[in-house]
Amino acid sequence: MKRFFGKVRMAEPQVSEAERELFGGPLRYDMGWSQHEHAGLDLTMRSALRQMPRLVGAALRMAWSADRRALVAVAISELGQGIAAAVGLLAINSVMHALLGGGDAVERLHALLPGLLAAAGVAVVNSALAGWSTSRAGRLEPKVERIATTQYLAAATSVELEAIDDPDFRRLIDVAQYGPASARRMIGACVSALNSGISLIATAGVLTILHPALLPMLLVIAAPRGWGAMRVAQERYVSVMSWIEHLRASRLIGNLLTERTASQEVRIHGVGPFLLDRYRRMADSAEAEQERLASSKAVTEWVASALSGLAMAATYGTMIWLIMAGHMSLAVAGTAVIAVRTGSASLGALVMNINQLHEESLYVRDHGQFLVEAVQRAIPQTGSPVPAQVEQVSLEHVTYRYPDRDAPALDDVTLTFPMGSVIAVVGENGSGKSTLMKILSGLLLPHAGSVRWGEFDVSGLKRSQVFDRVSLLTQDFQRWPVTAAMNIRIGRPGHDASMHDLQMSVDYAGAGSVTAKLPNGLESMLGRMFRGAIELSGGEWQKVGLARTHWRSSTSQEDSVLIVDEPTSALDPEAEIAAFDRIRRLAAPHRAVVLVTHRMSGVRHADHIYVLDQGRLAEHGTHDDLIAARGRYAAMFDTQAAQYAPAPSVPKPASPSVVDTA
Ligand SMILES: Nc1ncnc2c1ncn2[C@@H]1O[C@H](COP(=O)(O)OP(=O)(O)OP(=O)(O)O)[C@@H](O)[C@H]1O
Repeated sequence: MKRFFGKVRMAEPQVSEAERELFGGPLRYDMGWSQHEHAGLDLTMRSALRQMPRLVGAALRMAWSADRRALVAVAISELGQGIAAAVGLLAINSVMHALLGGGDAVERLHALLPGLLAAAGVAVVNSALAGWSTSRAGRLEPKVERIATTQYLAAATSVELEAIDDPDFRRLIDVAQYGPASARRMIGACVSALNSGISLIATAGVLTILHPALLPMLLVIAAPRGWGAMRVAQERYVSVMSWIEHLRASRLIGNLLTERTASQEVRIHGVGPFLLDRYRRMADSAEAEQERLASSKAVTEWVASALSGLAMAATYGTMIWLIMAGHMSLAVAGTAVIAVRTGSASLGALVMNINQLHEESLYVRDHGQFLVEAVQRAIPQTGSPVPAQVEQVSLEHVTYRYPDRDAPALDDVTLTFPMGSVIAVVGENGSGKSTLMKILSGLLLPHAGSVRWGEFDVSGLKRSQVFDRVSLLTQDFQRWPVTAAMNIRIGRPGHDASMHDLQMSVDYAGAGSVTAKLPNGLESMLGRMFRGAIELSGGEWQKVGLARTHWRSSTSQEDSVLIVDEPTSALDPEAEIAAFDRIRRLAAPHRAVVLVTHRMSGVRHADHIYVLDQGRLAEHGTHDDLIAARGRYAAMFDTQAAQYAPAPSVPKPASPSVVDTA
């Protein structure tokens, strides 16, 4: 009994040997949407019904703002179908009365004709209304999805970078991406629920008119089917919840086997057959769970049908008794049989629709929550304008800590970037250079201290104008899957660009040799995403990136900051020297160039050098000052210089350092 009516419990997560070997245990993705399978467990008839008005209200509001005419059309057609169902049943009732009433066969046939014609007419009207509803809902659903997607994308691009770095908000972004499709499906489920609900009410009304005992009978027949549908849904959710991580783990392996970045090791290290074997083993256990679920579903549905059958037998038994006792006519009983069948089908469908509405609403709810939080974390649209001339941009006692970190990435840092100068920022891995650049560019706001454009604190300035004054070239700059020309123009996409303008940026960046090799020159598609697109090497891409930066810088005449973070990591030595030279030449009276790099050769000509160490400013000065000080900078410089100095020879190890024990 407990098997069928007890609480659906989550199976103990079983970790396959393959998973243990690869991931050290069950894999837990840091993806917010796994919460939804957990939330799905909340799926009980009572909680679903309790939330129904709110859910339906939210879906209808979205549909109303998407296309109110289509929504009204759907509502009218669904209402019309309900009325048609009721009229149809009454017509059948009159046919039954005519058929089972007095008189000879011809008289009876005459008497049943109006009822038959009415039933046929109602069927025609009903199908026309159904078609109308389908076409209007088909128009409404994509609009709802589009509106929800646009809201999602607009909100995601409007938030502070800090929100993107915050794991909790990141999870919410992940979760909310499923909202628009769910909103679309919710509209469909709402329409179906409305349809089943209205036709149920119509049937119930007719049954009550026919005989007061018939309505409770309908409920008794339909209840087991409703229970069965809900139980199967709960079991499915519980299974999904306990297996979702395992399924993702096997999908992850599948992806790794086909990913381009892994393709070389997959072949050379023999990773392919190894992972394929683990994939098979993990898939085996997932399939066993699917099989268990299918068997359980079959048993639950069988029990539900058996109970429903028993209820049906009891209902028919009661009807026979009512007829024998003279409390019900044969005609009413005939109509009741048909109405009970239609009504129980509507009730079953209603339960399923409520079920689906509840499931989809979990995702829609997260979408709504994301939109609310995104507004709270949005980059402010207000603020004072940034003055055209500022002389310098400075950081004063800046401290910044990432949301999920205890130690600050920057700790009480003070630096100055005067216009017309080249400033270098150096430091070991993780010393805070990139964080500093995000603070300088206005992408992150300091938790303590301030960033000043001239006299003005950035927190009081209009941020979009601050961004407008910053050009950023990082080592992982975006490689857009668009044409080479657009890859450059996208540095300032709102600005019109002729091919001549772009060619100047290409020439500046030394990218002429790159575009010359492309089949359609600047019009060639780059990246590997689309057919006919050309993939560039890392160094070639960096030249395109430099051309983009030049284009952006050349389109602004106000005081600005150009930040280049490891721009030459993929360039050969000759190209690197040329690139540094070009970057230095970008310093103009109205521009400060900030160079972040490990390559000490590139920074020696900078006007001023700042050295970061574990988020703090360790030392600063010119190259000569810092070399003379014999501090951290001098040590880093000497280490790199020694790599290029002629060395006697590298001693060979006496014995292999890794012993093959196989
Ligand atoms: N998005 C982030 N979320 C949490 N911590 C971060 C994030 N980005 C950087 N950190 C941490 O902040 C510290 C400084 O990182 P940052 O990237 O600024 O250093 P870096 O000097 O640019 O390093 P590298 O030379 O390796 O690029 C590091 O401890 C790093 O782990």
